[in-house]
Amino acid sequence: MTSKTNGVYDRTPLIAGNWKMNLDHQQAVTLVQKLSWILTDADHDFEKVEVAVFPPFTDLRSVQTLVAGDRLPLMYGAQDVSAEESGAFTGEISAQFLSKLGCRYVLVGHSERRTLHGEDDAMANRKLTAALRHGLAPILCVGEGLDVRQAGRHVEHTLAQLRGALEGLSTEQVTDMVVAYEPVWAIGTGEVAGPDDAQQMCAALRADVASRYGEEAAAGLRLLYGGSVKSSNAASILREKDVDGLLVGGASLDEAEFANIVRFEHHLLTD
Ligand SMILES: O=C(CO)COP(=O)(O)O
Repeated sequence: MTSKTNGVYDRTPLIAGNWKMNLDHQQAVTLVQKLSWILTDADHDFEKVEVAVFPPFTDLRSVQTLVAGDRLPLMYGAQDVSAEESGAFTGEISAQFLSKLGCRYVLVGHSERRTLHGEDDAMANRKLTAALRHGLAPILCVGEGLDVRQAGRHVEHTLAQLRGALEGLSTEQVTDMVVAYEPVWAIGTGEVAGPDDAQQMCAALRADVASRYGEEAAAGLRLLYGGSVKSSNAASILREKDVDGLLVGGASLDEAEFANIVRFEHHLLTD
């Protein structure tokens, strides 16, 4: 694994694009094709900086076919997963289905699931467990709303979400995990947390994992920042010691812009 401690990599950075409810399966194929052309043309090293896309469920089969058929080096995952195994759960998608479609990752506890669908930490915990049972790598999303931030309780709030979601998981399970810090007030608003804010929270998350699961688990944990990320702010956030990647919403729908975010190191060298 490559990665960084103050600019020297020791955890593989992950740049993830959450498409949310955008792009049908044909548009998905077009975007993934273009993205891989741009990155391949630019000699992007996918082992050095991992790239993953999170299309809607209905796109996943088409993305799988394209990625497998053309042997594209990018990963893909789902935006949500059912906590249930199988059965009478109309509209739900199981971890087993996602695993069968070649998904590497799955988002769990995204703030839009929390606010729009009433998901809480206990539900995130059940979904994490379901994902892990089927060999998916969960990306747990945590982060505070504006009121909590203004009250200065953002660190305790976010750590409580982390602890609730990880309840009962083993050290081994936590070691493989990715956690995305997405302050709700920065999502889709153009308002981006400063690199210092991202670093402060990622350091707090890592320290909490270290105190509960040990230094090794904390060292392997990848922490992403999400919330109004663009190619113009990506490099400065990723320069922070404890930020190992980005979870990108709107800007991941434009292949050129997303490719520029993936190639953040290029900006690190030039700016
Ligand atoms: O929610 C997000 C990614 O999961 C962030 O969305 P935006 O990048 O559009 O703010």
